[in-house]
Amino acid sequence: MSLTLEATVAERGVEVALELAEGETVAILGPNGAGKSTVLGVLAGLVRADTGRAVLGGDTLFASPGGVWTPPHRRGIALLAQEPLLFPHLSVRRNVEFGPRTARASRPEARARAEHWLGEVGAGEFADRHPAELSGGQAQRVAIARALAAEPRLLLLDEPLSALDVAVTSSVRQMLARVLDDRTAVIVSHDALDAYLLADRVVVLHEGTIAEQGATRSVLERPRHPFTAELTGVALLTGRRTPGGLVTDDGLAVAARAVETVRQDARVAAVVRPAEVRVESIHAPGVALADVNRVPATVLDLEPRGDLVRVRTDSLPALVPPAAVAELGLGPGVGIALVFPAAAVTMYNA
Ligand SMILES: Nc1ncnc2c1ncn2[C@@H]1O[C@H](COP(=O)(O)OP(=O)(O)OP(=O)(O)O)[C@@H](O)[C@H]1O
Repeated sequence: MSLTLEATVAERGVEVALELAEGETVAILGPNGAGKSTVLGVLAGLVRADTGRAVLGGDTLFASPGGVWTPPHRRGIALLAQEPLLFPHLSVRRNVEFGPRTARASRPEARARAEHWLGEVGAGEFADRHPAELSGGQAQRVAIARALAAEPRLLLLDEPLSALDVAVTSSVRQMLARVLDDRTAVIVSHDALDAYLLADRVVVLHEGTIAEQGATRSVLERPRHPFTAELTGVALLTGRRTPGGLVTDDGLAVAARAVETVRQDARVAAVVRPAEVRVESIHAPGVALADVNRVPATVLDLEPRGDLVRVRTDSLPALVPPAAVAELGLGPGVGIALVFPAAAVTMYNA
């Protein structure tokens, strides 16, 4: 079922245009308040757009202002929220039968569909329990079965993994990858891993508008917007192409490696992985090599990241072992040199 959407919601500063091909899953990524939930709300019919229209498989969901308005329950869209929101007084099986029953399926048919989807999401064994007897991960699996049993033409998922314990997110994500395969779906997330594993395409929203979009790997591996870079943990540089690399907008010359044809002087973006940036004492003798960058910087703060420490600076961030922090006496205000080879700077057209 293909989808097109164009919508503005003035009160929330949102203006977007989206297209989904049949069977495609798109991830909407963006910082808090970017408008991600608003876009889902507009599609589901919970938020009214001031202008625009949406068409799902040839049926107009809305045309604003003043045109067609299909009420939410007639759209063939299921919206799955962060919290499972199961009916507490019904058994798991009855929860999942609910959609087919309201669509006038017979009791045996509704039961068969519930069994099928509970099996698909790995929740068959708790069919007779009540929601209060489920863990968070189990309840979310049941909520997904309930959404799918209604046979939606479009599935919307609003951060479906964010309320779960870290220990269960990866198995629920794996299950989602299976049920989203070949399904037209939009998933809102804060997590690059969700996009990599669940989405064919990503749309990055920033302050209500689309900052960038495209095939998942191409957007995440060659980001052009700082938020996208932050999401994948890389540092983003933007500037102009020079013979040996680029000169950034604030005048820093960086040796870099182009991963596609980039014209001299063209606008470029480049990413550096913090793990490839070494921190040295500012007093260490500098290496004068054309293919090694040595950039003076001042430490802003230190943040533990697993067994490493992220050193945020007024230039690029670096990811270093705790021993290096101690050895170099790193702390806010300390002057250092960031050393990274040209080969660690991936440059492409902005
Ligand atoms: N019910 C509402 N009424 C008015 N404004 C709202 C309402 N809900 C959200 N907003 C505003 O609309 C904008 C977009 O919010 P939205 O919830 O869509 O963002 P989001 O990207 O989903 O954020 P988050 O990741 O925090 O959930 C924000 O400026 C927000 O303050």
